[in-house]
Amino acid sequence: MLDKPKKKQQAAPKTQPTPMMVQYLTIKEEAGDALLFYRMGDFYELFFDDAVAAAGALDIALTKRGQHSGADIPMCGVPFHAYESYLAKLIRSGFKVAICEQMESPDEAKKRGSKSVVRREIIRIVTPGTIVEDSLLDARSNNYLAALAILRGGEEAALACVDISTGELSVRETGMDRLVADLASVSPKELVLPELPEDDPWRAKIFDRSSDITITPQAAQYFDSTAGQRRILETFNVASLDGFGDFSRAECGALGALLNYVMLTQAGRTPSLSPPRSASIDDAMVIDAATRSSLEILQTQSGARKGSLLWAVDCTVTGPGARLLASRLSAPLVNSNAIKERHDAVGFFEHSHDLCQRVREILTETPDAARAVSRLAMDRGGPRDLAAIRDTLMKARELAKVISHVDPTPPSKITHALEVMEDKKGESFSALIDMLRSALSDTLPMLARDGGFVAKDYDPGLDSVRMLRDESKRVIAGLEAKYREQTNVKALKIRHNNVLGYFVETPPSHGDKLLASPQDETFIHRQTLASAVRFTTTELADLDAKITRARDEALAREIEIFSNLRSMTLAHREAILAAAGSVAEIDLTASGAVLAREQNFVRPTVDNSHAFEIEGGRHPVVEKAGSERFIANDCRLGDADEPQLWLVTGPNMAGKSTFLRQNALIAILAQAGLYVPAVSARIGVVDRVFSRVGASDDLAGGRSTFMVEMVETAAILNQATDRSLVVLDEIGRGTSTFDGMSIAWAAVEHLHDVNRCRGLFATHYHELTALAEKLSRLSNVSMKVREWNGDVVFLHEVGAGPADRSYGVAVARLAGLPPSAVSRAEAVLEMLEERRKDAGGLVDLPLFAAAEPVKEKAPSDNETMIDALNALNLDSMSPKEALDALYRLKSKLDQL
Ligand SMILES: Nc1ncnc2c1ncn2[C@@H]1O[C@H](COP(=O)(O)OP(=O)(O)OP(=O)(O)O)[C@@H](O)[C@H]1O
Repeated sequence: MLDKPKKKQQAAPKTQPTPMMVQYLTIKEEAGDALLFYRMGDFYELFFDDAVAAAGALDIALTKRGQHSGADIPMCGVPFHAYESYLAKLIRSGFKVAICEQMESPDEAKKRGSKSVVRREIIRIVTPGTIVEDSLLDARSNNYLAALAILRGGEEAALACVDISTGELSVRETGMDRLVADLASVSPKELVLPELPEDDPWRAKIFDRSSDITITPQAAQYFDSTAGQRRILETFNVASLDGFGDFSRAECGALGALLNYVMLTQAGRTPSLSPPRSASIDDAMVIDAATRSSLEILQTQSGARKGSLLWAVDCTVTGPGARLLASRLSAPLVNSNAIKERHDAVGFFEHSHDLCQRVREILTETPDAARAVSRLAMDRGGPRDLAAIRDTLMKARELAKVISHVDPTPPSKITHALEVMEDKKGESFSALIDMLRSALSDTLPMLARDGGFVAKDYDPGLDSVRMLRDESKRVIAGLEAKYREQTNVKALKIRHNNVLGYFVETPPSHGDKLLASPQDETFIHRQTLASAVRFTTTELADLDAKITRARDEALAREIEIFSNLRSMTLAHREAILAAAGSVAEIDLTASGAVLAREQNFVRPTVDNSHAFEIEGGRHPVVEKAGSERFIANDCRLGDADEPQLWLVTGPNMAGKSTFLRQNALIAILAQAGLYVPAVSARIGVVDRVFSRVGASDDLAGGRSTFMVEMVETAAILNQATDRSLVVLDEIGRGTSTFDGMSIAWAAVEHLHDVNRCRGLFATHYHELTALAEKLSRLSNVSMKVREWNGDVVFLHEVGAGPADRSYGVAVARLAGLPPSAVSRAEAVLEMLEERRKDAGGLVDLPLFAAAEPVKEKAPSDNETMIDALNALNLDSMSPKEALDALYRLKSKLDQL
């Protein structure tokens, strides 16, 4: 998706091109790197390289049409009425598509001269970040477009994001060190950014981790902050930005660029946007990209929703509710009062089960008004969008009524939602609902141009034209009987098609009769087919013309009515969006109560302590996906007398990773304002969560397993604070035993002494367990196993103290290694252990020397290593430089 090969510019024509081709080439120039869907009658046609690319991506036939510069012009096309599925496929493949429409009919063009080409214009450029059609969007996920402004050589930067399908707009300051985390927290589909030179360090940051984001570079002036400010004022039609908050220059630049790009792709039509909200980094728990991926918060590492945290805890019943849940999990809060308010709201539904049920029944029937508003605002909506708004408002009122009738009084968050849904500020939803109820019929077409959506009795003018049309249809039905009698042909029928309009049809055997005198005075031959002969009559042609006229008139009137309904509805845009937002809030909150009831989630306490006390914690995904009973485990870290780090040992498959991650997930759920899978939980606000699992290869990124792991470990050691929660799983396993162990050792010491964070550290290096003697706030725990008949049984229980041994060979047997290999491994293990005993245990390891206080040099050696690690400025290093630095570190270690 990145670095998609640039489309070749079309060669300048050598021979005189046709007027249509001149028009095509001019418009194609405007479309830039987007594929041009060039409307010709019932098709969107693609030419030249666009045709070749689209035919390949869509698997459709590539043909040719005429010649240009002496060569055939490749062409392919997609039918106009079914174009959305083709468009979806192209957008998913990372293409942008410019839609070019005919702006007049061929007849109108002819009036300007017989050779005139129909006037065409690009009405929209569809890109992955700017889609609004339901068929192209996932109802349960947001679709973000982002713009990154980098000012003053990188000293200031900001990231603005919008979901134009709902109008949500936000902006935050960012920096080179935070950009990857910020991008990961939003997961935009498309990123607009300044053109950056190849060696720009920002470029490396973005291109490193954004392989599924479509990158759209724009010239630097696009991000100018003064122009940006002007653009914001114009878009929101205000004289000053003060009412929206205090935006920095970089934030204005990013917002301006974002709005410019939206205007460009929507060909000037302003979507319905909410005023920009400042998404300050201080309000949210920082979760970097590697942690998001390792904890599989919104999707699994293979990109699936199933198997993610979101999947495990999503009990919402509406698309907007599901989107709100995803955004809450992406940005958990750090303000304990705000978190408490969310928990209070869930508690309200938890304690009113019947109410919760009733509310969810109503929600199931509530449509997605935010997306409907957005489509209408961009003039891409239809009658069903009006109905979606009407129904949402009606359901919102019903919800408010049902909820406000129960005891006890709801907590503040819900009371606020009720006020918005009940329209307490007097936005006169009643009038809007009544208007839409009386205006729209029961069954509605997708598009206004299909007509038939205005209800009877709404508009007298429309009713009378419709009566005329229906009357003519009735007369036609009467004609059929009359003609049958007149001709004595029982099989005669009056039919209709789009080409002939109304016509009389007889089987071929009776055709001659109607062609002969005297019937030929009435019947005028139109068409002979193998199966039928078709005629018209003057009477029928008159009626047909009347019906066509009435239909056109009715349609024109309906379109006018639609346009009025649309503008009257959009006049309440903000209030509708607020009501829709409150409905989503209610859905999410009630879904939290369902988790409590059906999956035994409990309300956590989040305060300003440094505690991390989880009793009976569970991994929500492993529990939901697993067929066996999940074994709950406690975790006590942090406050006064408790250790701050746990070193977790135990055999493979014993449940170490599961335990580590479940605690990180519990912190995220709690601070997102949800309940947690545990018996009880008390968490002192966590400012950042870090999770790393022994790294996997990033060959495409040009970095080895070990390199990735070290870069990520460095990020943690450099950034974790005493409020952070760090979960490290098998750090150091990607290199030789001694190297790996020393790095793991140094990392634990650093976390304990320097970062002073809460953390869980799983390792296979049993030697590390001796660290508990030296580090006062480190405790050993291990996964319990039992041996039975020589086999190992995993209890999945976390117990105090280190593991007695590793059971690796026993696990290998369980995994089905051939018996001969297992016994050989047992023999080798025995031999190695004997040797180690002979050598006097572990004292020969330089690292263990470090644990012994009598040897004075050892701690300073460790410090040297830590200092050397700290001194690495990973952000400014190329992978090669980093690898070299590691080699230097390694040889330093060997010399210690
Ligand atoms: N508490 C638990 N209750 C029930 N099953 C569990 C529990 N913890 C883990 N499991 C099961 O055990 C499997 C192995 O767990 P996990 O991957 O966490 O082990 P591990 O000790 O980290 O292994 P390795 O060291 O090989 O990475 C999981 O896939 C899960 O099915």
